[in-house]
Amino acid sequence: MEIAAINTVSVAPQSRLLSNTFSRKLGSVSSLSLRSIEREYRVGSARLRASAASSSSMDAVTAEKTSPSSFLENRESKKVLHFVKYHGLGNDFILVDNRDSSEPKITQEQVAKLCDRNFGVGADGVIFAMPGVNGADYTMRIFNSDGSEPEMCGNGVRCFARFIAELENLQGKHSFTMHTGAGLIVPEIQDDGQVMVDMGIPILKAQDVPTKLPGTKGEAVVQAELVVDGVTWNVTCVSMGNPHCITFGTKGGPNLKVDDLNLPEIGPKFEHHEMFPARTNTEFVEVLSRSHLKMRVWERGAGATLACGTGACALVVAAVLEGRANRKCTVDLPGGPLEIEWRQEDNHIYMTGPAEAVFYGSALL
Ligand SMILES: N[C@@H](CCC[C@H](N)C(=O)O)C(=O)O
Repeated sequence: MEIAAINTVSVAPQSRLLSNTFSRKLGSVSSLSLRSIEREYRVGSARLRASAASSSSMDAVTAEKTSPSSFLENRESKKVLHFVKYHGLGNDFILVDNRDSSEPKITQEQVAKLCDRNFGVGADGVIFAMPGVNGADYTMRIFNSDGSEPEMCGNGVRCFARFIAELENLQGKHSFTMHTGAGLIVPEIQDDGQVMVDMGIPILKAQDVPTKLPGTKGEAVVQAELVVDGVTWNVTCVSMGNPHCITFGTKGGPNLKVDDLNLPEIGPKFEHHEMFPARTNTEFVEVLSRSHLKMRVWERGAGATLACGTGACALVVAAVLEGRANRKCTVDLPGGPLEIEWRQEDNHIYMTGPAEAVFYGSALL
């Protein structure tokens, strides 16, 4: 009987002790912590059984039902989220098969808890694979590790494509259409497993990025001055559906050496700067050559990550607009390189890189 209460995470247990334990704990502890509550409860009940075992057959039944295998039975309960963890160059996501519903299976609060690297699974975000809308094959919704919902995610799209290929058992080269907050996106899985993504046309108009910085090249914000904590940086603002602020260094200062940056200190000051009404992702870029750039990123809603696909696309646009690089570049991110091309013919940006599944799991909610 007791184990039924554990399996369903019910707060209607059979014994007064269990009832008190659960209601006390549930009052103050998040639902994601139930795993530890359960463990704690078992320890508690085991102690109780140990002292009463010789005098009651009821206790013997209890002991049998709290055997280790009972924990695994939880995986079949309704309060479990099955997922696959993917990463694109270390930018990691929990992917959820949500093809049967247009409502995400978990709340934004649960997303933030799942993404916690100590108290949850740990990830930069959660991605839901949903039914397509507006004629698209699928819809991707993504949530950052802080629970906020961005419009787009480049590494996430590549992970999404590989996830769909697994779910639908697609082999070899395949392409499909995805509806995202940034419009229609078209990933194509290559024969070697890499994913090339048509990321669409970059948005440069200041108010659409959005930024309150005034346009410096028509309506585009290119090499504009932004004062952050008393220091003037030169920035270019680009939206890939989500906002990016790209900098190659401070006004009159030397070219950036990105390894020297104190990212956790400077990153949040850009993210929450008053010039960015929707907050911003920020890319700090070092030019290695006209076709080779190196970056570190501070992501809106996720902090320092090992890679940012939309950021890599945005910074190539910025580098071209500032006359620093060619349209086709390798971008080195902390987690590895991406190939980016901003094609003149169609004005679209193409990103090519890897995505890998690393484990399957079930999270207790
Ligand atoms: N890492 C992603 C971008 C994820 C969204 C971003 N944090 C935002 O809030 O815009 C990428 O690979 O593009």
